[in-house]
Amino acid sequence: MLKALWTGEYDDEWKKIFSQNFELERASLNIGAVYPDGLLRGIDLIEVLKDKDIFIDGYDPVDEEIIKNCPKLKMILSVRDGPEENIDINMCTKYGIPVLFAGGRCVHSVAELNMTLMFNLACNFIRLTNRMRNEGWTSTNMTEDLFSQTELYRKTLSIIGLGRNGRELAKLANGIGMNVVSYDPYVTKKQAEELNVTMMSLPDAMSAGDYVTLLARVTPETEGMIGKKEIAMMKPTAYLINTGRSKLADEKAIFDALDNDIIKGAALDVFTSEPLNKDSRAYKIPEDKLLLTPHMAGISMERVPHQYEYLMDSFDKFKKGKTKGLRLYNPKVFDSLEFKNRGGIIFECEK
Ligand SMILES: NC(=O)C1=CN([C@@H]2O[C@H](COP(=O)(O)OP(=O)(O)OC[C@H]3O[C@@H](n4cnc5c(N)ncnc54)[C@H](O)[C@@H]3O)[C@@H](O)[C@H]2O)C=CC1
Ligand SMILES: O=C(O)C(=O)[C@H](O)COP(=O)(O)O
Repeated sequence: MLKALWTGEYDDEWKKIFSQNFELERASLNIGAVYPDGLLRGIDLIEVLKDKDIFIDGYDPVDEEIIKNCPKLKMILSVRDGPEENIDINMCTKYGIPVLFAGGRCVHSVAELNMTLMFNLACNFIRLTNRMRNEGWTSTNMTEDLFSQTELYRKTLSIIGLGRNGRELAKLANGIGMNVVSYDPYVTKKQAEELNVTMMSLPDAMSAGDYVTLLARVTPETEGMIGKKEIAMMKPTAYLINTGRSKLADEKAIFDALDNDIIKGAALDVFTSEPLNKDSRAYKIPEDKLLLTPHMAGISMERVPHQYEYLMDSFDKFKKGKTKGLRLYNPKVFDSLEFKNRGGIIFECEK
């Protein structure tokens, strides 16, 4: 039986399943990217990983030193959507170690938070509920507050970055009768048609949206793609949502636009500096203009079961040589000369 080290989030049900597949050792309890504590690093990690075939990794950093000192390691199963943040993928590829990952483990929570934010912005929910609690029923002035509510039905949602999260969101938004448009240079016309999404240029997508949401991944191409100029293209009645990454947009430009009524409002789940400092300018912007959530779009009770389901599904596919639906982060690993000595062993012995 293959020996596995498991540091990803603990789950009773999955412990049973892993134990049926591997000779399992549980080495640490870490509680995720948001609170990066309890990680195994360097020699501490080598000590427990050096005799293992498989590493079911949470957020523990894997670099060349680890790989060189763990010669039996044949495969990494990363619980993450973005394993590149803690694993040196190029090194894994060079040394012939396939990295399976749990891509899409939080698409539902990300898409659902986007819907929640839009619903809240549309009906000014936070302001109304706070006013009613603090000042009583009559303070929720009918003309001023209630008649400024809007419906999402027939409004336009513009998704910048139509990847896994963006596509899930497009389905939900279409489901309530929103008109969905998108800017993503890598999405084909056919893919967009199947999703009932109209593809546009970035300027057109910025100006078309009643809601513009940022869901691209950070790359040299996307970093800082939304600045003062792009925000100025938005309708003055529109809202900007960022549940992707803060680096996609110029945070100061968003705050300036809110202060100067260039746009109607915004909702932010990601920030330049996290945790968000109590003195941040974000807290000074009123609640009817800016909704704040603490980098929670990807977190739900269901995330852990999803991630292990995806990983074991990919592990089975990998062993059977199936590539459809395989969540393999580094497909170039098959070209590595080392592959036969590392990950290739699993593949070949099961063939
Ligand atoms: N706030 C949170 O808790 C969470 C945030 N995220 C973030 O959400 C974002 C989206 O995640 P996924 O959908 O899984 O990523 P993905 O990799 O599936 O999709 C990213 C999309 O961006 C597109 N893209 C690439 N270059 C672009 C460009 N120049 N302009 C527009 N689009 C471009 C790609 O073609 C792709 O379709 C990521 O930044 C991720 O880190 C993901 C999960 C939770
Ligand atoms: O929290 C985020 O932000 C995320 O992007 C999600 O947690 C997914 O990222 P990973 O931690 O799975 O890489």
